[in-house]
Amino acid sequence: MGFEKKTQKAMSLLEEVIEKAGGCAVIDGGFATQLEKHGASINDPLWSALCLIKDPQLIKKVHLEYLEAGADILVTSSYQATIPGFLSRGLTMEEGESLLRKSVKLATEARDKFWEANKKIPENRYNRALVAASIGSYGAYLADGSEYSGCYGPNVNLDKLKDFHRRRVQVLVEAGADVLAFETIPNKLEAQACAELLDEEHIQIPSWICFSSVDGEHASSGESFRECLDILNRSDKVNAVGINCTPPHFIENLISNFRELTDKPIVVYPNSGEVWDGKDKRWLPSKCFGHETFELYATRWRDAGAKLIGGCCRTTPSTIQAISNVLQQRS
Ligand SMILES: C[S+](C)CC[C@H](N)C(=O)O
Ligand SMILES: N[C@@H](CCS)C(=O)O
Ligand SMILES: [Zn+2]
Repeated sequence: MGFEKKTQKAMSLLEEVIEKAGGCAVIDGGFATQLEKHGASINDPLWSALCLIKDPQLIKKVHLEYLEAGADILVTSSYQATIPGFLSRGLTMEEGESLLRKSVKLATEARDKFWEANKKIPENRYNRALVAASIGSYGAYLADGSEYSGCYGPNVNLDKLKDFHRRRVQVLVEAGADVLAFETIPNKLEAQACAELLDEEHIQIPSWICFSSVDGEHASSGESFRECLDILNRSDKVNAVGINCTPPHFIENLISNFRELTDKPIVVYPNSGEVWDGKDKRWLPSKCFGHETFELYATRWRDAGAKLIGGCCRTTPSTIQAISNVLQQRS
């Protein structure tokens, strides 16, 4: 297959799910949040990825709950699953890579099981979901709250970030993910590293790159989205861009800003509005929006131009059900 054909193929998989969903597809919700709802204890440097070791069946159960709620895209349990993270826990390289593959396998098995059970039902209102491999930022691995500050210190440069992400990206693609989902990217340097890596590794599946924002106007680092998106606009390997794990009341305005700055499809999956305290490792209930608010907001986000909408931390299957219901009614 020629270069152009392959790139078109990558594009069309995301475009296809958007089209099948009536113009706006639904991403799942807070994955770690739902693990915790079921009693998982994840106060650990590996955070939600701890369940890959301790309770893989719970991961599958959570994926199934989000499919049931109407998710067109499942995000895997690999947000904080990294090779260096696993190595510092005493695992070997092979064991770490096998856990990464497992994150894709669990989501794929859940998707296939759910689709087999639903595709032939006459009143089936579900689409066959895609599996998006989560790639949390370097700050997520550091587990010091820096995915919301972008402060990586003077020793972190472009090459270091690329090398941090490289092997995980290779393994997740080889494992058969449909999409790569770079999540909670807090600064321009890391966005550039991710985009260049997709190119260097000749990645042929679609990807999105999502930023976090703490003020609703800039990336978490304080850099402008104009600077960040200028870099991503130059890459045809980045198929969609957006915002995740950011309070919902910032989202409508951010979509309008992004539309001025890029022609790429826009992805939004905000958190509940609570704020992560990286030091004490807990959510602070500054402002908190429930699923009724998401129901209201979701149509506004779609009308503002978002093509992929879901939830991030502290949202649940009820949030995704509300988004799915309201988007389906209007499509
Ligand atoms: C999206 S944040 C709440 C994930 C957890 C964080 N990286 C930590 O390990 O403390
Ligand atoms: N997808 C992640 C959260 C990103 S901030 C998880 O819940 O594991
Ligand atoms: Zn989140």
